[in-house]
Amino acid sequence: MTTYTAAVAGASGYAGGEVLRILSAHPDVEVGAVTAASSAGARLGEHQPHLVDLADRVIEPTTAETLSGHDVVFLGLPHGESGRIAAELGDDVLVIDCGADHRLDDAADWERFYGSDHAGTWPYGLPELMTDGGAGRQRDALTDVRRIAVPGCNVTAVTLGLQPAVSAGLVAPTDVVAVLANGYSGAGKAPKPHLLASEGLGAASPYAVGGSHRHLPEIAQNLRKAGAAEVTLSFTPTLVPMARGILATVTARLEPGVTPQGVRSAYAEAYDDETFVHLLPEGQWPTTAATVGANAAHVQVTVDDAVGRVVACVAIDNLVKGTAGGAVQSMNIALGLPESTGLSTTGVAP
Ligand SMILES: NC(=O)C1=CN([C@@H]2O[C@H](COP(=O)(O)OP(=O)(O)OC[C@H]3O[C@@H](n4cnc5c(N)ncnc54)[C@H](OP(=O)(O)O)[C@@H]3O)[C@@H](O)[C@H]2O)C=CC1
Ligand SMILES: CC(=O)N[C@@H](CCC(=O)OP(=O)(O)O)C(=O)O
Repeated sequence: MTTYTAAVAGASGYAGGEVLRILSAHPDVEVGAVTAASSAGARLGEHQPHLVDLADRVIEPTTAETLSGHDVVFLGLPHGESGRIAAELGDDVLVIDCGADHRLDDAADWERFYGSDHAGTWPYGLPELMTDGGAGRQRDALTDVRRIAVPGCNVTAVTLGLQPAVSAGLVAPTDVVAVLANGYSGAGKAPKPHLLASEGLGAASPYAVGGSHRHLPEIAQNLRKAGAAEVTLSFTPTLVPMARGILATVTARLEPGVTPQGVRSAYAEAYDDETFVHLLPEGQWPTTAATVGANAAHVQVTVDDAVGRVVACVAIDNLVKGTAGGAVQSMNIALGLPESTGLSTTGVAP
């Protein structure tokens, strides 16, 4: 059996920490260098006290030298930084970027929403993404690759919630509304005034309202791959006082003649064979709590006849299926390992 070595950049942060938590239990991977920026020189345990087995590792600076010599490099860095460091890493190493730098196909979308030069597009790390209008799955594009761009966490939730309906032509992709409840870890560890506990505890606060969120083009890109000719989407995330989790409620106008049974069948067909996407039994609605710590998306869908809309709800843990779990799942595919190696669908409750 081959053991692969993996370096993790951004090891003091939320995404890097979660990659390390999952890799700690991965049977085929050994953790190598752990790197970051301002925390370089510190024990990992000072920043990630829950990673007991790795607590005495010393955090190194993030350079091409510290990251070299590994089979896999995970990047959990701020936008812009992963493009910079990845350009210095060899083509032989598998680089998995948890940031946004390499997700978008269209450089103009990147420049408009991120305001800098585009670093280039990598194979997209959402294995369950429906491609070719639903005929394919993105996992087929991840075999043997050496670069993977992991999706945004909001994007994962909204895409999984709507792609079966889009692919089957059941809804109008030009009339989509998504409203999300988001846990605070999605915003990273770096301190921001609106993320102070005194501001956030006991409050639900929308952000990036009115078409400004940088995940909009990424969602539209995914829904086009699932079969939409054009996508018009209203997207509103809301910070709620929980550490982890996203609950996405996605609605879209039904095409004429579509029945609730037709909708249910499309979702069952899309997800019945997926290990990490669970279409819940009819009448059971997703809750973020059930997905905490799990590489799992819980999905439910119904039809609101009074308004002629499909309503889908998706719960994920933003740090697992929304980042690190998806990253390791994609790594498994690229390395030729069984896709579910080292990943659990079991959450933590209550
Ligand atoms: N949090 C989430 O739910 C999700 C995050 N992501 C993406 O993952 C990436 C990391 O996010 P997250 O973990 O939340 O952020 P954090 O703020 O929690 O962590 C950022 C990490 O990057 C390091 N870092 C900062 N600047 C530099 C630099 N110039 N060079 C090298 N390392 C640097 C920090 O090191 P130090 O502490 O030493 O300064 C820290 O380890 C982002 O691109 C984010 O968008 C994607 C999906 C979901
Ligand atoms: C609560 C919160 O702020 N969440 C973040 C999610 C970040 C994410 O998915 O990461 P990327 O920046 O890598 O796309 C947001 O909505 O922007």
